[in-house]
Amino acid sequence: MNALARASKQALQTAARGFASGAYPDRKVAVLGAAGGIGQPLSLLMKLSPYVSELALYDIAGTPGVAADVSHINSKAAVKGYAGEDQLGEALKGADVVIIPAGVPRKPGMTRDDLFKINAGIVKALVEACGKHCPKALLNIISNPVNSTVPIAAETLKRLGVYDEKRVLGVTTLDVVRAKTFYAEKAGLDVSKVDVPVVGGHAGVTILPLFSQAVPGANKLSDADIDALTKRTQDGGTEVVQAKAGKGSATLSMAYAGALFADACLRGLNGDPDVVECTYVASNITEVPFFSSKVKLGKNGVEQVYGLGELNDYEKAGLKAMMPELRASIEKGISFAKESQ
Ligand SMILES: NC(=O)C1=CN([C@@H]2O[C@H](COP(=O)(O)OP(=O)(O)OC[C@H]3O[C@@H](n4cnc5c(N)ncnc54)[C@H](O)[C@@H]3O)[C@@H](O)[C@H]2O)C=CC1
Ligand SMILES: O=C([O-])CC(=O)C(=O)O
Repeated sequence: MNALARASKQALQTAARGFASGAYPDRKVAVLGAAGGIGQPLSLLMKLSPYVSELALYDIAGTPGVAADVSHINSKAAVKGYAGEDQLGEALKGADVVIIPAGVPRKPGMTRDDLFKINAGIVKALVEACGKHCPKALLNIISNPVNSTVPIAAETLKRLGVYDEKRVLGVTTLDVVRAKTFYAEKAGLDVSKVDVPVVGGHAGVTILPLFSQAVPGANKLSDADIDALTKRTQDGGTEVVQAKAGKGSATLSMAYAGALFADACLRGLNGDPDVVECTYVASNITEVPFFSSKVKLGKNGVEQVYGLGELNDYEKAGLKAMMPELRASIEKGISFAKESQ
């Protein structure tokens, strides 16, 4: 099959999600930041998900329009828009999964950490509302810097007395999506059959793709190839920020990755026994308290955090190198949440 035929087959399969039978339990998904660059295409993709029966689209403004638009699609989910803080509680009530892409994106020259000042407070306030209105929901946190916003979410829920570490998940799926794409391209493999675990966090050197564990393996890639693939995966976000030249960061690929991850959470909730994704969660597999690795998702969220498996020397060095930055980002998030009570 040539690339075009393969792409159209995949597009048809994706579209078919919208017309799958309603054989799944009723599930409500809320998107917070639904009128944004990620929020809009993510809302579209969640409207196509066969696992969603109710879709709540929340933002500070603009959601009635997005909701009216998306709601005309002839798929299962009933869509409702919610705008402004007064409507946040209603948007969250009964939610099984809450996806949070609210906050500002990077401009060229900025790091993800430069977004902390604005996004930390946004995430804290939204997670507080989740703790009050849907304490059992699985939170999918997309807002950057993920390395800090997930600890902020955890600490905020702890303060409310409703923290369950199985239910707070940082979305790092885009790193996996990128690693698969770049690896398949370089190794000449069918991208639909490729898997690459990506561990660590979601910023620069804290993103560590484990190409030694890629499936299928590609023995013909040189150390220099692997180094280049690693760096491209780590800098994938910056590549898009620069190409967009001041008009934001990845939105379409992120919406795709966010929908994949939310669907995985929903499949886990529905009792699908084989749902494994890389995600940034509370973890004790390394020296830091939050870390992304392969995780089994089940009826209560995170069922098992898998270890790193065997790393080669290059990956061991990458793991060691990320620790100071990852630890600092985690501590910064926790301190913020504690100090801003
Ligand atoms: N985890 C990941 O892999 C990725 C994360 N991101 C992050 O996602 C975030 C969103 O990016 P974009 O959608 O491109 O930004 P955007 O600016 O296009 O959209 C953000 C939306 O959030 C809304 N918002 C702001 N404050 C809010 C609040 N208090 N409550 C509800 N909504 C609020 C805005 O009104 C806007 O509609 C950024 O922080 C970005 O860095 C982006 C790409 C990948
Ligand atoms: O790079 C950014 O700012 C957005 C992001 O997290 C990504 O694309 O991976």
